[in-house]
Amino acid sequence: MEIISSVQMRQIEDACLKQGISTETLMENAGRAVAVFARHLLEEQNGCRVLILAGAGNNGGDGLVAGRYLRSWGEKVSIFVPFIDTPKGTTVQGCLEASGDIFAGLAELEEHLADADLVIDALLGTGVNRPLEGIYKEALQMTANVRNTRPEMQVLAVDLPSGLNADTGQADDACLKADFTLSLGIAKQGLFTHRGLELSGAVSVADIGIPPELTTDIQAVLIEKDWAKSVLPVRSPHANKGSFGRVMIVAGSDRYIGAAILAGSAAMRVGAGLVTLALPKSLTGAVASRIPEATYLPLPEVSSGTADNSAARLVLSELGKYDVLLIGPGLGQTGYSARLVTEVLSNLPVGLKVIIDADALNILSAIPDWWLEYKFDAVLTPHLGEMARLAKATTEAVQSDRFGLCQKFACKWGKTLILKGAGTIVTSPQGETLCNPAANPVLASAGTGDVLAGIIGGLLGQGVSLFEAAGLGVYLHSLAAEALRSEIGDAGVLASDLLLKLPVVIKGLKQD
Ligand SMILES: NC(=O)C1=CN([C@@H]2O[C@H](COP(=O)(O)OP(=O)(O)OC[C@H]3O[C@@H](n4cnc5c(N)ncnc54)[C@H](OP(=O)(O)O)[C@@H]3O)[C@@H](O)[C@H]2O)[C@@H](O)CC1
Ligand SMILES: [K+]
Repeated sequence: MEIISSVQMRQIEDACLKQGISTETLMENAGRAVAVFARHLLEEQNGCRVLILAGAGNNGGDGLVAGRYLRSWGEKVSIFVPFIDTPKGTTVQGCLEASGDIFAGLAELEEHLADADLVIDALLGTGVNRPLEGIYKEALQMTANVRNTRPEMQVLAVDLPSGLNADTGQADDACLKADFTLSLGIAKQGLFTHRGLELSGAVSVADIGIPPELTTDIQAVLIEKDWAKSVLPVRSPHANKGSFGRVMIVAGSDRYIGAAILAGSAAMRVGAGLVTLALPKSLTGAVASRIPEATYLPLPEVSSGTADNSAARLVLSELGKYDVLLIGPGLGQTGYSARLVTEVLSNLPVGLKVIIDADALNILSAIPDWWLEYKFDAVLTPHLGEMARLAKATTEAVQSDRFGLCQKFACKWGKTLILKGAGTIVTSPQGETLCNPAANPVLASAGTGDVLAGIIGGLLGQGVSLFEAAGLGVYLHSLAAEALRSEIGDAGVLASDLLLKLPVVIKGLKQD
């Protein structure tokens, strides 16, 4: 599914106008599609009472058109039109009257909510430009309250739940949670990240007659099963371990031993041929007892669990034999680990695929203009806090524009950037974007980032490109978490539980 911003949507609307397709035509198509969808929902629940909340902009226009169709098909339609006493309200009133019961007061709204089977939320769409207040806010809150007492009443949002920002997924407190969202023409990106994920319900897209040639420039898509299947590495039965890539993982320190175990195991569980863990010498025994299948590069230490300043040279002397380097999980942020990271990244063999994760990201963020020093493309895997440090922004600023900042900085830094969190976003240096439309509390726990980084390393080893490995890694990680959530529940799942699920979800994906 393609996804776009509101600016891109306006550009497409302008292009439609130039081709002689008017906004009225698009709105007619949109309203009809909403009506068809609504009728289907009514049939399913054997209902017939539709309540439409129609705002003063084009989103409201879509709702009014839907009302006209539904009425003509014999449904019982009532329409809340808060702007009816304005000049615009007067001009549209004539055609509205043919559409059924029309009112502007909250008292009547309450009466209609008491027996509505379906609410069509067409108060605000992409044009929302300020906090909700007054009658809009009260109407949405009243609807939400009634929904709590009458869960059988369904809510269908037109284009977006009213009060949701189409670009950022930020939501007004009064935003009405939908059971279904029918996005018009092309799905708006804000539905799939941040609060959009919890507020939009099941999202579908209505064809409103936009000519396909106007959508060819869209660079952002949702990560879906078919895409994931198409980029899964193919495993030949005649292969040997060398065919599935050699992955070097520089990870772990005295306080974060588990990071190396999780990243290394994840790389193997997605099918890497050979994994070598480069970690401080005194930790090797403990880690090897947990992953006997890996090989080890014990690093010289300055003290127990801290690699010394000659460790980078040792790593670099071996790296020529590898296809992939994952650097960062559990390294800590001492001067020694900073030297290890910077020295290795400054002297990489040509052609190596690189993932920079966790503490290695924090180490980079302390270096002014680090991306000018390390010009090669690499997968970067920041969570919110790491992204804020790298981008020199607050976490609120990052969270309030996840798509915008991920795209801006992937291009500026020339890196394949994964911005983790609810609705994880992946952007290539050229601006191609993937979004994983999932939020899972299982993944909000220690060590899950190490598993993701290891998965991506394992996929890169098997020949998947940086961008596709980043997107596929995010998807497999999220599928494994979803499987655990349904088996075990929201709380108490450990990052290490994800590991055994990885081959299972890969097998399932291949068989689907
Ligand atoms: N693009 C396309 O191709 C197509 C788009 N279509 C549809 O158009 C929708 C976008 O329409 P839109 O631009 O008229 O915006 P929309 O969200 O209806 O409302 C904006 C109005 O609300 C106001 N307003 C803003 N914030 C407010 C607030 N907090 N509280 C109260 N009022 C607030 C603001 O007016 P203001 O008061 O700022 O003058 C403005 O009048 C889109 O989502 C889709 O449904 C389809 O018809 C088919 C083709
Ligand atoms: K809406």
